[in-house]
Amino acid sequence: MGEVGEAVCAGVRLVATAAGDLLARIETPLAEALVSVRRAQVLAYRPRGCAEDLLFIGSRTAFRPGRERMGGVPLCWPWFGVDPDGGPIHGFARTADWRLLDCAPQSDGVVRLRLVPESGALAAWPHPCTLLLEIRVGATLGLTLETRNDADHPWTLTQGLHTYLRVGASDRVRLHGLDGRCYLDKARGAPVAPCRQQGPVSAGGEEVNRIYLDAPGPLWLDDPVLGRRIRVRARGSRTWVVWNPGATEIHRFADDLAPEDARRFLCVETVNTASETLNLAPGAASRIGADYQIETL
Ligand SMILES: O=P(O)(O)OC[C@H]1O[C@H](O)[C@H](O)[C@@H](O)[C@@H]1O
Repeated sequence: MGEVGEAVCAGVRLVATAAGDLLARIETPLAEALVSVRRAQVLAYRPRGCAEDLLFIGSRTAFRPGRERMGGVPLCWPWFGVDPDGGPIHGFARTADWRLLDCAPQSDGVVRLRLVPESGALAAWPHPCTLLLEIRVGATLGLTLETRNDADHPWTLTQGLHTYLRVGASDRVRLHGLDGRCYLDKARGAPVAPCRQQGPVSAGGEEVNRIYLDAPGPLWLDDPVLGRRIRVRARGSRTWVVWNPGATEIHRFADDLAPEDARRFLCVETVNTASETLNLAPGAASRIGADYQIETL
Protein backbone atom coordinates (compact mmCIF):
# COMPACT_ATOMS: atom_id res chain seq x y z
CA MET A 1 0.00 0.00 0.00
CA GLY A 2 1.18 3.50 -0.80
CA GLU A 3 3.91 4.98 -2.98
CA VAL A 4 7.28 5.88 -1.53
CA GLY A 5 7.37 9.46 -0.27
CA GLU A 6 3.59 9.59 -0.17
CA ALA A 7 1.62 10.37 2.97
CA VAL A 8 -0.24 7.05 3.14
CA CYS A 9 -2.57 8.35 5.82
CA ALA A 10 -2.63 11.48 7.93
CA GLY A 11 0.62 11.61 9.89
CA VAL A 12 2.36 8.68 8.15
CA ARG A 13 4.93 9.07 5.37
CA LEU A 14 6.90 6.26 3.66
CA VAL A 15 10.60 6.77 2.91
CA ALA A 16 12.77 4.32 0.96
CA THR A 17 16.38 3.99 2.15
CA ALA A 18 19.41 3.42 -0.08
CA ALA A 19 20.02 0.10 1.72
CA GLY A 20 16.60 -1.22 0.70
CA ASP A 21 14.49 -0.61 3.76
CA LEU A 22 11.14 1.13 3.69
CA LEU A 23 10.58 3.39 6.69
CA ALA A 24 7.29 4.74 7.98
CA ARG A 25 7.73 8.13 9.63
CA ILE A 26 4.83 8.81 11.95
CA GLU A 27 3.99 12.20 13.38
CA THR A 28 0.86 12.77 15.41
CA PRO A 29 -0.09 15.58 17.79
CA LEU A 30 0.84 13.16 20.61
CA ALA A 31 4.05 11.45 19.49
CA GLU A 32 6.48 10.62 16.72
CA ALA A 33 7.76 7.21 15.71
CA LEU A 34 9.86 5.47 13.09
CA VAL A 35 9.05 1.98 11.85
CA SER A 36 11.02 -0.30 9.56
CA VAL A 37 8.21 -1.61 7.37
CA ARG A 38 10.47 -4.25 5.77
CA ARG A 39 11.29 -5.81 9.15
CA ALA A 40 8.05 -4.96 11.01
CA GLN A 41 10.33 -3.33 13.57
CA VAL A 42 9.56 -0.21 15.56
CA LEU A 43 12.87 1.71 15.63
CA ALA A 44 11.93 4.84 17.55
CA TYR A 45 9.05 6.26 19.57
CA ARG A 46 8.92 9.54 21.45
CA PRO A 47 5.84 11.18 22.95
CA ARG A 48 5.74 14.96 22.48
CA GLY A 49 7.53 16.69 25.30
CA CYS A 50 9.88 13.76 26.03
CA ALA A 51 13.54 14.57 25.46
CA GLU A 52 14.71 10.98 24.90
CA ASP A 53 13.40 8.16 22.79
CA LEU A 54 11.77 5.14 24.42
CA LEU A 55 13.95 2.81 22.38
CA PHE A 56 17.63 2.07 21.90
CA ILE A 57 19.30 1.29 18.57
CA GLY A 58 22.78 -0.24 18.41
CA SER A 59 25.36 2.34 17.44
CA ARG A 60 26.87 0.05 14.76
CA THR A 61 23.72 -1.62 13.50
CA ALA A 62 22.29 -1.17 9.99
CA PHE A 63 19.61 -2.56 7.72
CA ARG A 64 21.00 -5.49 5.72
CA PRO A 65 19.31 -8.05 3.47
CA GLY A 66 18.09 -10.91 5.63
CA ARG A 67 19.03 -9.14 8.88
CA GLU A 68 17.19 -6.97 11.35
CA ARG A 69 18.71 -4.02 13.15
CA MET A 70 19.77 -4.66 16.74
CA GLY A 71 17.52 -2.35 18.69
CA GLY A 72 13.97 -1.05 18.70
CA VAL A 73 11.47 -3.91 18.82
CA PRO A 74 12.47 -6.94 16.72
CA LEU A 75 9.83 -9.69 16.56
CA CYS A 76 10.68 -13.18 17.76
CA TRP A 77 8.46 -15.66 15.91
CA PRO A 78 7.53 -18.56 15.44
CA TRP A 79 9.92 -19.51 18.18
CA PHE A 80 11.65 -17.55 20.89
CA GLY A 81 15.32 -18.27 21.59
CA VAL A 82 17.20 -21.32 20.40
CA ASP A 83 15.38 -23.64 17.99
CA PRO A 84 15.95 -27.30 18.91
CA ASP A 85 15.73 -28.09 15.18
CA GLY A 86 18.68 -25.82 14.36
CA GLY A 87 16.80 -22.82 12.90
CA PRO A 88 17.95 -19.23 13.54
CA ILE A 89 17.71 -17.93 17.12
CA HIS A 90 14.39 -16.12 17.72
CA GLY A 91 12.88 -17.42 14.46
CA PHE A 92 12.72 -15.75 11.07
CA ALA A 93 9.96 -13.11 11.25
CA ARG A 94 12.47 -10.41 12.23
CA THR A 95 14.60 -11.07 9.13
CA ALA A 96 11.71 -11.61 6.68
CA ASP A 97 10.33 -8.91 4.36
CA TRP A 98 7.06 -7.29 5.44
CA ARG A 99 4.72 -4.74 3.90
CA LEU A 100 2.24 -2.14 5.09
CA LEU A 101 -1.32 -3.47 4.91
CA ASP A 102 -3.04 -0.26 5.95
CA CYS A 103 -2.92 2.66 8.31
CA ALA A 104 -5.63 4.81 9.79
CA PRO A 105 -5.95 7.72 12.19
CA GLN A 106 -7.95 6.67 15.23
CA SER A 107 -9.75 8.73 17.80
CA ASP A 108 -7.69 10.82 20.27
CA GLY A 109 -4.82 11.40 17.82
CA VAL A 110 -3.69 7.75 17.71
CA VAL A 111 -2.41 6.39 14.38
CA ARG A 112 -2.75 2.66 13.75
CA LEU A 113 -0.56 0.78 11.27
CA ARG A 114 -0.99 -2.86 10.31
CA LEU A 115 1.87 -4.80 8.75
CA VAL A 116 1.85 -8.27 7.19
CA PRO A 117 4.64 -10.46 5.76
CA GLU A 118 5.25 -10.29 2.01
CA SER A 119 3.80 -13.27 0.21
CA GLY A 120 6.21 -16.20 0.53
CA ALA A 121 8.05 -14.61 3.49
CA LEU A 122 6.90 -17.39 5.81
CA ALA A 123 7.81 -20.19 3.40
CA ALA A 124 10.30 -21.57 5.94
CA TRP A 125 7.34 -22.37 8.22
CA PRO A 126 5.53 -25.54 7.16
CA HIS A 127 2.21 -24.62 8.80
CA PRO A 128 -0.21 -22.31 6.90
CA CYS A 129 -0.92 -19.25 9.02
CA THR A 130 -1.72 -15.54 8.99
CA LEU A 131 0.56 -13.12 10.83
CA LEU A 132 -0.18 -9.46 11.49
CA LEU A 133 1.54 -6.73 13.52
CA GLU A 134 -0.54 -3.78 14.73
CA ILE A 135 1.27 -0.64 15.88
CA ARG A 136 -0.60 2.14 17.67
CA VAL A 137 1.23 5.43 18.07
CA GLY A 138 -0.26 7.89 20.53
CA ALA A 139 0.45 9.03 24.08
CA THR A 140 1.44 5.36 24.55
CA LEU A 141 3.01 2.93 22.09
CA GLY A 142 0.92 -0.21 21.64
CA LEU A 143 2.08 -3.32 19.77
CA THR A 144 0.05 -6.44 19.05
CA LEU A 145 1.30 -9.48 17.14
CA GLU A 146 -1.49 -11.75 15.96
CA THR A 147 -1.05 -15.29 14.62
CA ARG A 148 -3.87 -17.38 13.17
CA ASN A 149 -3.49 -21.06 12.48
CA ASP A 150 -4.84 -21.63 8.96
CA ALA A 151 -3.71 -25.27 8.91
CA ASP A 152 -5.93 -28.28 9.53
CA HIS A 153 -3.66 -29.42 12.36
CA PRO A 154 -2.42 -27.88 15.62
CA TRP A 155 1.12 -26.55 15.97
CA THR A 156 3.29 -25.07 18.65
CA LEU A 157 4.27 -21.41 18.90
CA THR A 158 6.63 -19.40 21.07
CA GLN A 159 7.14 -15.68 20.39
CA GLY A 160 8.15 -12.33 21.77
CA LEU A 161 8.51 -8.58 21.42
CA HIS A 162 12.27 -8.17 21.98
CA THR A 163 12.12 -4.57 23.16
CA TYR A 164 15.34 -2.60 23.67
CA LEU A 165 14.49 0.13 26.21
CA ARG A 166 16.87 3.09 26.13
CA VAL A 167 18.35 3.89 29.56
CA GLY A 168 20.68 6.55 30.93
CA ALA A 169 22.99 3.98 32.56
CA SER A 170 22.06 0.29 32.87
CA ASP A 171 23.70 -0.03 36.29
CA ARG A 172 21.53 2.81 37.65
CA VAL A 173 18.08 1.64 36.48
CA ARG A 174 15.76 -0.55 38.54
CA LEU A 175 13.09 -2.78 36.98
CA HIS A 176 10.09 -3.29 39.27
CA GLY A 177 7.17 -5.70 39.16
CA LEU A 178 9.06 -8.99 39.30
CA ASP A 179 9.74 -9.18 43.03
CA GLY A 180 9.18 -12.74 44.32
CA ARG A 181 8.83 -14.21 40.82
CA CYS A 182 10.64 -17.33 39.71
CA TYR A 183 13.14 -17.08 36.84
CA LEU A 184 15.32 -19.29 34.69
CA ASP A 185 18.82 -17.86 34.54
CA LYS A 186 20.22 -18.15 31.01
CA ALA A 187 23.41 -16.17 31.65
CA ARG A 188 26.63 -17.99 30.87
CA GLY A 189 27.68 -20.18 33.80
CA ALA A 190 24.47 -19.52 35.78
CA PRO A 191 22.93 -22.25 37.96
CA VAL A 192 20.42 -24.50 36.19
CA ALA A 193 17.94 -24.50 39.10
CA PRO A 194 15.21 -21.80 38.97
CA CYS A 195 15.86 -18.71 41.11
CA ARG A 196 13.51 -16.30 42.86
CA GLN A 197 13.75 -12.55 42.28
CA GLN A 198 14.29 -10.42 45.35
CA GLY A 199 13.50 -6.74 44.96
CA PRO A 200 13.92 -4.88 41.66
CA VAL A 201 16.10 -6.17 38.82
CA SER A 202 19.31 -4.28 38.12
CA ALA A 203 22.07 -4.75 35.53
CA GLY A 204 25.69 -4.16 36.45
CA GLY A 205 28.73 -5.17 34.42
CA GLU A 206 27.75 -8.85 34.18
CA GLU A 207 25.36 -10.38 31.65
CA VAL A 208 21.70 -10.46 32.71
CA ASN A 209 19.66 -13.02 30.75
CA ARG A 210 16.57 -14.25 32.57
CA ILE A 211 13.18 -15.74 31.74
CA TYR A 212 10.66 -14.69 34.41
CA LEU A 213 7.72 -17.07 34.71
CA ASP A 214 4.10 -16.45 35.62
CA ALA A 215 4.50 -12.71 36.15
CA PRO A 216 1.46 -10.76 34.93
CA GLY A 217 3.09 -7.34 35.33
CA PRO A 218 2.82 -4.48 34.80
CA LEU A 219 6.53 -3.74 35.05
CA TRP A 220 8.06 -0.31 35.48
CA LEU A 221 11.64 0.77 34.87
CA ASP A 222 12.91 3.66 36.97
CA ASP A 223 15.74 5.59 35.37
CA PRO A 224 17.21 8.32 37.59
CA VAL A 225 19.71 9.38 34.92
CA LEU A 226 17.04 10.15 32.29
CA GLY A 227 14.63 11.19 35.07
CA ARG A 228 11.84 8.95 33.85
CA ARG A 229 9.78 5.85 34.48
CA ILE A 230 8.78 3.49 31.65
CA ARG A 231 5.66 1.41 32.31
CA VAL A 232 5.22 -1.80 30.33
CA ARG A 233 1.92 -3.66 30.28
CA ALA A 234 1.72 -7.07 28.64
CA ARG A 235 -1.30 -8.54 26.87
CA GLY A 236 -1.53 -12.28 26.23
CA SER A 237 1.66 -13.02 28.10
CA ARG A 238 2.85 -13.67 31.65
CA THR A 239 6.46 -14.42 30.75
CA TRP A 240 9.19 -11.77 30.52
CA VAL A 241 12.79 -11.88 29.38
CA VAL A 242 15.21 -9.35 30.82
CA TRP A 243 18.48 -9.14 28.90
CA ASN A 244 21.62 -7.06 28.86
CA PRO A 245 24.94 -8.53 27.66
CA GLY A 246 26.97 -6.51 30.15
CA ALA A 247 30.62 -5.64 29.64
CA THR A 248 31.44 -9.36 29.78
CA GLU A 249 29.40 -10.49 26.72
CA ILE A 250 29.02 -7.34 24.59
CA HIS A 251 31.90 -8.43 22.34
CA ARG A 252 29.66 -11.21 20.92
CA PHE A 253 27.52 -8.53 19.26
CA ALA A 254 30.34 -6.39 17.84
CA ASP A 255 28.73 -6.12 14.37
CA ASP A 256 25.84 -4.15 15.89
CA LEU A 257 26.87 -2.88 19.33
CA ALA A 258 29.86 -0.81 20.46
CA PRO A 259 31.35 -1.69 23.88
CA GLU A 260 29.76 1.37 25.51
CA ASP A 261 26.29 0.37 24.22
CA ALA A 262 25.94 -2.18 27.05
CA ARG A 263 25.19 0.71 29.42
CA ARG A 264 22.62 2.29 27.10
CA PHE A 265 19.79 -0.28 27.09
CA LEU A 266 17.90 -2.95 28.96
CA CYS A 267 15.81 -5.42 26.99
CA VAL A 268 12.43 -5.97 28.66
CA GLU A 269 10.81 -8.57 26.43
CA THR A 270 7.14 -9.58 26.45
CA VAL A 271 7.20 -13.25 25.50
CA ASN A 272 5.45 -16.59 25.38
CA THR A 273 8.11 -19.23 25.98
CA ALA A 274 9.18 -21.94 28.43
CA SER A 275 6.11 -22.77 30.57
CA GLU A 276 4.03 -20.54 28.29
CA THR A 277 4.54 -22.44 25.02
CA LEU A 278 1.32 -22.13 22.99
CA ASN A 279 -0.49 -24.91 21.20
CA LEU A 280 -2.57 -23.37 18.39
CA ALA A 281 -5.60 -25.40 17.33
CA PRO A 282 -6.79 -25.19 13.69
CA GLY A 283 -8.55 -21.84 13.19
CA ALA A 284 -7.35 -20.50 16.54
CA ALA A 285 -5.61 -17.14 16.92
CA SER A 286 -3.02 -15.95 19.41
CA ARG A 287 -2.36 -12.32 20.31
CA ILE A 288 0.62 -11.06 22.24
CA GLY A 289 0.95 -7.38 22.94
CA ALA A 290 2.59 -4.68 25.00
CA ASP A 291 1.89 -1.06 25.84
CA TYR A 292 4.67 1.39 26.72
CA GLN A 293 4.23 4.65 28.56
CA ILE A 294 6.84 7.20 29.67
CA GLU A 295 6.37 9.24 32.85
CA THR A 296 8.55 11.89 34.42
CA LEU A 297 10.13 10.82 37.72
O1 LIG B 1 21.52 -11.57 19.21
P1 LIG B 1 20.05 -11.91 19.24
O2 LIG B 1 19.74 -13.14 18.44
O3 LIG B 1 19.20 -10.75 18.83
O4 LIG B 1 19.69 -12.27 20.71
C1 LIG B 1 19.98 -11.39 21.76
C2 LIG B 1 19.51 -12.00 23.07
O5 LIG B 1 18.12 -12.14 23.01
C3 LIG B 1 17.45 -12.67 24.17
O6 LIG B 1 17.19 -11.74 25.10
C4 LIG B 1 18.09 -13.91 24.71
O7 LIG B 1 17.63 -14.21 26.02
C5 LIG B 1 19.59 -13.83 24.71
O8 LIG B 1 20.12 -15.12 24.97
C6 LIG B 1 20.12 -13.33 23.37
O9 LIG B 1 21.54 -13.27 23.39
